[in-house]
Amino acid sequence: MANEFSEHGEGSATSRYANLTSSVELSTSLDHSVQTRIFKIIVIGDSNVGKTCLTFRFTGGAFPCKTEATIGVDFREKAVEIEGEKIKVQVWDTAGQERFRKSMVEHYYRNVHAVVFVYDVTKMISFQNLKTWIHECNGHGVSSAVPRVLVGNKCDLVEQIQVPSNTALKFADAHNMLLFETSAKDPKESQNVDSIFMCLACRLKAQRSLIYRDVEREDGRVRLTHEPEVKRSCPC
Ligand SMILES: Nc1nc2c(ncn2[C@@H]2O[C@H](COP(=O)(O)OP(=O)(O)OP(=O)(O)O)[C@@H](O)[C@H]2O)c(=O)[nH]1
Repeated sequence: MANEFSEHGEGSATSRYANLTSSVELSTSLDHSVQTRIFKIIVIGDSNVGKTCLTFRFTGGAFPCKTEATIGVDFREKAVEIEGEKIKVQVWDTAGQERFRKSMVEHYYRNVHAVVFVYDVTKMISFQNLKTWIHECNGHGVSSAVPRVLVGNKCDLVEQIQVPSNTALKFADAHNMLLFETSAKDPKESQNVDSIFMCLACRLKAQRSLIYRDVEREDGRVRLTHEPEVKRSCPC
Protein backbone atom coordinates (compact mmCIF):
# COMPACT_ATOMS: atom_id res chain seq x y z
CA MET A 1 0.00 0.00 0.00
CA ALA A 2 1.16 3.48 -0.69
CA ASN A 3 1.41 5.03 2.70
CA GLU A 4 2.86 7.57 5.02
CA PHE A 5 4.60 5.74 7.77
CA SER A 6 5.27 7.24 11.14
CA GLU A 7 8.62 5.57 11.50
CA HIS A 8 10.92 3.10 9.81
CA GLY A 9 12.66 0.31 11.63
CA GLU A 10 16.32 -0.37 11.12
CA GLY A 11 17.10 -3.03 8.58
CA SER A 12 13.77 -2.75 6.86
CA ALA A 13 12.98 -1.44 3.42
CA THR A 14 9.87 -0.48 1.56
CA SER A 15 9.57 0.23 -2.09
CA ARG A 16 7.11 -0.01 -4.93
CA TYR A 17 7.90 -3.03 -7.08
CA ALA A 18 8.48 -2.06 -10.65
CA ASN A 19 9.65 -3.72 -13.84
CA LEU A 20 8.94 -7.25 -12.72
CA THR A 21 10.69 -9.88 -14.80
CA SER A 22 10.61 -13.65 -14.88
CA SER A 23 12.99 -13.92 -11.96
CA VAL A 24 13.15 -12.04 -8.71
CA GLU A 25 15.37 -9.01 -9.04
CA LEU A 26 16.42 -6.86 -6.17
CA SER A 27 18.30 -3.64 -6.24
CA THR A 28 19.44 -4.15 -2.68
CA SER A 29 23.14 -4.67 -2.08
CA LEU A 30 24.25 -8.15 -1.12
CA ASP A 31 27.59 -9.36 0.11
CA HIS A 32 29.24 -11.35 -2.71
CA SER A 33 30.93 -13.69 -0.27
CA VAL A 34 27.74 -14.74 1.50
CA GLN A 35 25.17 -17.09 0.05
CA THR A 36 21.93 -15.37 0.83
CA ARG A 37 18.56 -16.95 1.17
CA ILE A 38 15.62 -14.76 0.36
CA PHE A 39 12.11 -15.89 1.18
CA LYS A 40 9.29 -14.38 -0.82
CA ILE A 41 6.14 -14.25 1.27
CA ILE A 42 2.96 -12.81 -0.23
CA VAL A 43 0.14 -11.31 1.80
CA ILE A 44 -3.29 -11.77 0.26
CA GLY A 45 -6.85 -10.81 1.23
CA ASP A 46 -9.69 -8.36 0.78
CA SER A 47 -9.05 -4.65 0.61
CA ASN A 48 -8.93 -2.94 4.02
CA VAL A 49 -8.25 -6.04 6.10
CA GLY A 50 -4.90 -4.60 7.20
CA LYS A 51 -2.31 -6.25 4.92
CA THR A 52 -0.20 -3.14 4.69
CA CYS A 53 -0.38 -2.52 8.42
CA LEU A 54 0.62 -6.09 9.25
CA THR A 55 3.56 -6.08 6.86
CA PHE A 56 4.73 -2.75 8.15
CA ARG A 57 4.36 -3.83 11.77
CA PHE A 58 6.69 -6.74 10.97
CA THR A 59 9.26 -4.90 8.85
CA GLY A 60 9.04 -1.42 10.35
CA GLY A 61 8.08 -2.24 13.93
CA ALA A 62 5.21 0.26 14.02
CA PHE A 63 1.64 0.89 12.95
CA PRO A 64 1.45 3.26 9.97
CA CYS A 65 -0.19 6.57 10.84
CA LYS A 66 -1.89 6.78 7.47
CA THR A 67 -2.49 4.34 4.62
CA GLU A 68 -4.02 4.36 1.17
CA ALA A 69 -5.16 1.50 -1.02
CA THR A 70 -2.23 -0.51 -2.35
CA ILE A 71 -1.76 -0.23 -6.08
CA GLY A 72 -0.13 -3.29 -7.63
CA VAL A 73 2.23 -4.31 -4.87
CA ASP A 74 4.56 -2.83 -2.31
CA PHE A 75 7.36 -4.96 -1.10
CA ARG A 76 9.19 -4.70 2.14
CA GLU A 77 12.01 -6.75 3.49
CA LYS A 78 13.54 -7.57 6.79
CA ALA A 79 16.78 -9.28 7.62
CA VAL A 80 16.32 -11.90 10.30
CA GLU A 81 18.64 -14.41 11.90
CA ILE A 82 17.48 -17.95 12.47
CA GLU A 83 19.77 -20.43 14.17
CA GLY A 84 22.79 -18.38 13.20
CA GLU A 85 21.81 -17.94 9.56
CA LYS A 86 21.01 -14.51 8.17
CA ILE A 87 17.93 -14.61 5.98
CA LYS A 88 16.05 -11.94 4.10
CA VAL A 89 12.30 -12.10 4.40
CA GLN A 90 10.81 -10.32 1.42
CA VAL A 91 7.17 -9.51 2.09
CA TRP A 92 4.90 -8.67 -0.83
CA ASP A 93 2.01 -6.49 0.27
CA THR A 94 -0.52 -7.08 -2.50
CA ALA A 95 -3.49 -4.96 -3.52
CA GLY A 96 -6.88 -6.11 -2.28
CA GLN A 97 -8.88 -4.12 -4.79
CA GLU A 98 -9.41 -5.95 -8.06
CA ARG A 99 -8.76 -2.87 -10.21
CA PHE A 100 -5.36 -2.36 -8.55
CA ARG A 101 -4.20 -5.96 -8.80
CA LYS A 102 -5.42 -7.55 -12.01
CA SER A 103 -2.29 -6.92 -14.08
CA MET A 104 -0.05 -8.06 -11.24
CA VAL A 105 -1.59 -11.31 -10.08
CA GLU A 106 0.73 -13.67 -11.92
CA HIS A 107 3.74 -11.82 -10.51
CA TYR A 108 2.44 -12.24 -6.99
CA TYR A 109 2.41 -16.00 -7.23
CA ARG A 110 5.54 -16.56 -9.30
CA ASN A 111 8.25 -18.33 -7.26
CA VAL A 112 6.38 -17.64 -4.04
CA HIS A 113 7.66 -19.44 -0.96
CA ALA A 114 4.82 -18.85 1.47
CA VAL A 115 1.37 -17.28 1.52
CA VAL A 116 -0.33 -15.29 4.28
CA PHE A 117 -4.12 -15.06 3.89
CA VAL A 118 -5.61 -12.18 5.88
CA TYR A 119 -9.19 -11.46 6.91
CA ASP A 120 -10.65 -8.81 9.19
CA VAL A 121 -12.21 -10.34 12.31
CA THR A 122 -14.80 -7.53 12.30
CA LYS A 123 -15.92 -8.22 8.70
CA MET A 124 -17.49 -11.61 8.09
CA ILE A 125 -17.43 -11.01 4.35
CA SER A 126 -13.63 -10.81 4.37
CA PHE A 127 -13.58 -14.24 6.01
CA GLN A 128 -16.10 -15.68 3.55
CA ASN A 129 -14.04 -14.33 0.66
CA LEU A 130 -11.02 -16.39 1.75
CA LYS A 131 -12.32 -19.23 -0.42
CA THR A 132 -11.94 -17.03 -3.46
CA TRP A 133 -8.41 -16.02 -2.49
CA ILE A 134 -7.40 -19.64 -1.93
CA HIS A 135 -8.94 -20.55 -5.26
CA GLU A 136 -6.92 -17.83 -6.97
CA CYS A 137 -3.75 -19.03 -5.27
CA ASN A 138 -4.33 -22.65 -6.29
CA GLY A 139 -5.24 -21.53 -9.79
CA HIS A 140 -1.81 -19.98 -10.18
CA GLY A 141 -0.07 -23.28 -9.63
CA VAL A 142 1.06 -22.69 -6.05
CA SER A 143 1.93 -26.12 -4.73
CA SER A 144 0.23 -27.44 -1.62
CA ALA A 145 3.76 -27.80 -0.21
CA VAL A 146 4.09 -24.03 -0.08
CA PRO A 147 3.35 -23.08 3.55
CA ARG A 148 0.21 -21.02 4.10
CA VAL A 149 -1.07 -19.32 7.22
CA LEU A 150 -4.34 -17.65 8.06
CA VAL A 151 -4.40 -14.32 9.88
CA GLY A 152 -7.44 -12.73 11.52
CA ASN A 153 -6.52 -9.07 11.97
CA LYS A 154 -8.04 -6.19 14.01
CA CYS A 155 -8.55 -8.21 17.20
CA ASP A 156 -8.20 -4.94 19.14
CA LEU A 157 -11.78 -4.11 18.04
CA VAL A 158 -13.13 -6.54 20.60
CA GLU A 159 -16.71 -5.24 20.58
CA GLN A 160 -17.02 -5.59 16.80
CA ILE A 161 -15.78 -9.13 16.26
CA GLN A 162 -17.94 -11.05 13.77
CA VAL A 163 -15.77 -14.08 13.05
CA PRO A 164 -15.65 -16.49 16.00
CA SER A 165 -12.27 -18.06 16.71
CA ASN A 166 -13.60 -21.61 16.49
CA THR A 167 -15.06 -20.94 13.03
CA ALA A 168 -11.72 -19.58 11.85
CA LEU A 169 -9.88 -22.49 13.42
CA LYS A 170 -12.06 -25.04 11.62
CA PHE A 171 -11.44 -23.28 8.35
CA ALA A 172 -7.69 -23.14 8.98
CA ASP A 173 -7.60 -26.83 9.87
CA ALA A 174 -9.58 -27.74 6.77
CA HIS A 175 -7.04 -25.92 4.64
CA ASN A 176 -3.98 -27.15 6.49
CA MET A 177 -3.05 -23.71 7.77
CA LEU A 178 -2.01 -22.31 11.12
CA LEU A 179 -4.31 -19.60 12.46
CA PHE A 180 -3.06 -16.34 13.97
CA GLU A 181 -5.56 -13.91 15.46
CA THR A 182 -3.87 -10.60 16.06
CA SER A 183 -3.83 -6.86 15.65
CA ALA A 184 -1.43 -4.78 13.61
CA LYS A 185 -2.54 -1.79 15.63
CA ASP A 186 -2.14 -2.99 19.19
CA PRO A 187 1.54 -2.69 20.22
CA LYS A 188 1.05 -5.56 22.68
CA GLU A 189 0.37 -7.81 19.68
CA SER A 190 3.61 -6.86 17.98
CA GLN A 191 5.35 -10.11 18.86
CA ASN A 192 2.40 -12.09 17.63
CA VAL A 193 2.60 -10.32 14.28
CA ASP A 194 6.33 -11.04 14.10
CA SER A 195 5.66 -14.68 14.84
CA ILE A 196 3.49 -15.00 11.71
CA PHE A 197 6.45 -14.24 9.49
CA MET A 198 9.10 -15.82 11.70
CA CYS A 199 7.16 -19.05 11.83
CA LEU A 200 7.06 -19.13 8.04
CA ALA A 201 10.74 -18.20 7.82
CA CYS A 202 11.62 -21.06 10.19
CA ARG A 203 9.62 -23.49 8.10
CA LEU A 204 11.25 -22.23 4.94
CA LYS A 205 14.71 -22.36 6.44
CA ALA A 206 14.11 -26.03 7.03
CA GLN A 207 13.44 -26.44 3.33
CA ARG A 208 17.05 -26.66 2.26
CA SER A 209 15.87 -26.66 -1.30
CA LEU A 210 14.72 -23.07 -1.16
CA ILE A 211 18.25 -21.81 -1.18
CA TYR A 212 18.71 -19.12 -3.73
CA ARG A 213 22.14 -19.55 -5.18
CA ASP A 214 24.37 -18.23 -7.84
CA VAL A 215 23.86 -14.59 -7.33
CA GLU A 216 24.78 -12.84 -10.52
CA ARG A 217 25.10 -9.13 -10.86
CA GLU A 218 23.64 -7.47 -13.91
CA ASP A 219 23.78 -3.72 -14.33
CA GLY A 220 23.85 -3.15 -10.60
CA ARG A 221 20.95 -5.49 -10.00
CA VAL A 222 20.96 -8.91 -8.49
CA ARG A 223 19.48 -11.88 -10.28
CA LEU A 224 18.59 -14.82 -8.12
CA THR A 225 18.05 -18.33 -9.32
CA HIS A 226 15.76 -20.85 -7.74
CA GLU A 227 16.25 -24.49 -6.85
CA PRO A 228 13.45 -27.06 -6.71
CA GLU A 229 12.01 -28.23 -3.40
CA VAL A 230 13.31 -31.27 -1.58
CA LYS A 231 12.25 -31.49 2.02
CA ARG A 232 10.04 -29.80 4.56
CA SER A 233 9.87 -29.50 8.31
CA CYS A 234 8.62 -26.87 10.70
CA PRO A 235 9.54 -26.04 14.25
CA CYS A 236 6.29 -24.09 14.84
N1 LIG B 1 -8.37 -1.16 14.58
C1 LIG B 1 -7.50 -1.64 13.69
N2 LIG B 1 -7.41 -1.06 12.48
C2 LIG B 1 -6.52 -1.58 11.60
C3 LIG B 1 -5.68 -2.67 11.91
N3 LIG B 1 -4.93 -2.94 10.83
C4 LIG B 1 -5.27 -2.06 9.89
N4 LIG B 1 -6.21 -1.23 10.34
C5 LIG B 1 -6.86 -0.13 9.61
O1 LIG B 1 -7.56 -0.72 8.52
C6 LIG B 1 -7.49 0.14 7.37
C7 LIG B 1 -6.95 -0.64 6.19
O2 LIG B 1 -5.63 -1.07 6.49
P1 LIG B 1 -4.62 -1.45 5.32
O3 LIG B 1 -3.43 -2.05 5.95
O4 LIG B 1 -4.40 -0.28 4.49
O5 LIG B 1 -5.47 -2.52 4.51
P2 LIG B 1 -5.04 -3.36 3.20
O6 LIG B 1 -5.53 -4.75 3.42
O7 LIG B 1 -3.59 -3.20 2.94
O8 LIG B 1 -5.89 -2.67 2.05
P3 LIG B 1 -5.62 -2.66 0.43
O9 LIG B 1 -4.31 -2.00 0.21
O10 LIG B 1 -6.75 -1.88 -0.15
O11 LIG B 1 -5.65 -4.08 -0.02
C8 LIG B 1 -6.62 1.33 7.78
O12 LIG B 1 -7.47 2.39 8.15
C9 LIG B 1 -5.85 0.83 8.99
O13 LIG B 1 -5.51 1.87 9.89
C10 LIG B 1 -5.80 -3.25 13.21
O14 LIG B 1 -5.12 -4.22 13.60
N5 LIG B 1 -6.73 -2.69 14.06
